[in-house]
Amino acid sequence: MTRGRFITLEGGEGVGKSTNLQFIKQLLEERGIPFVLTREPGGTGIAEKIRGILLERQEESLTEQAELLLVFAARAQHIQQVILPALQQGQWVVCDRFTDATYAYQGGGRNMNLQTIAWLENTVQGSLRPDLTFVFDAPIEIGMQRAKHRGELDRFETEQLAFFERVRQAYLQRAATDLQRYKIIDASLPLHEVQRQLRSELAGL
Ligand SMILES: Nc1ncnc2c1ncn2[C@@H]1O[C@H](COP(=O)(O)OP(=O)(O)O)[C@@H](O)[C@H]1O
Ligand SMILES: Cc1cn([C@H]2C[C@H](O)[C@@H](COP(=O)(O)OP(=O)(O)O)O2)c(=O)[nH]c1=O
Repeated sequence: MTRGRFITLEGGEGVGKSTNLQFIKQLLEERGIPFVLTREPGGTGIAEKIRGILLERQEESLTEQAELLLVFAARAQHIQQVILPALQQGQWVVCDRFTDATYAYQGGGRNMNLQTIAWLENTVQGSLRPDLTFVFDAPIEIGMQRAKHRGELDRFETEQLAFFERVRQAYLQRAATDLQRYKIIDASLPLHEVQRQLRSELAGL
């Protein structure tokens, strides 16, 4: 059996990842392709507990190193329990955020060492990398405006504007290094136009 495809959705807050994950789900159903939809941090019982620690605002501040290691701890669990088994069974895996988010948030946002991130990536993932990554890109204000209705802010959402600007630039810089794998989607466009682009990119797979 051929291995399934691994597709990830990336971008800042409120750019439309969850909305378009549902759209991709519909496309795969139309084609009769077996798939798993999942997300990071999270995707397994243990990884979702780690997500709780990462997103919760608590009195004790989470150190940057603890944050980085927790992101990869959750990922290790997710890869072994969910992603690899699904791909090996020929299912496609569509994941809301993956390691590019670590390069963007911990690397770009928090200025953590990129070589350390790369070491963790190689150690935890071996050769596993997404086949296709959509980077939803929009001015920070647009994403913030759209995400507003969601209620209380999580730990990341309380960061300053400059943090999200660094996240955005880190995503764009990474995408520019491999335009085969990364497809930058202008998320400020109307949803129907965003989805026309997604449909056309996915047809290629
Ligand atoms: N291209 C778009 N144009 C207008 N509104 C959009 C677009 N994409 C998403 N939205 C809306 O923006 C909000 C945030 O989208 P969501 O998918 O939750 O973002 P994310 O998962 O990236 O945080 C939702 O209310 C969604 O309906
Ligand atoms: C996967 C991952 C997520 N994150 C952050 C980005 C998000 O702010 C948060 C996950 O929240 P999520 O619900 O995916 O984001 P959104 O609010 O855009 O729907 O975790 C990292 O900092 N590093 C990572 O490696």
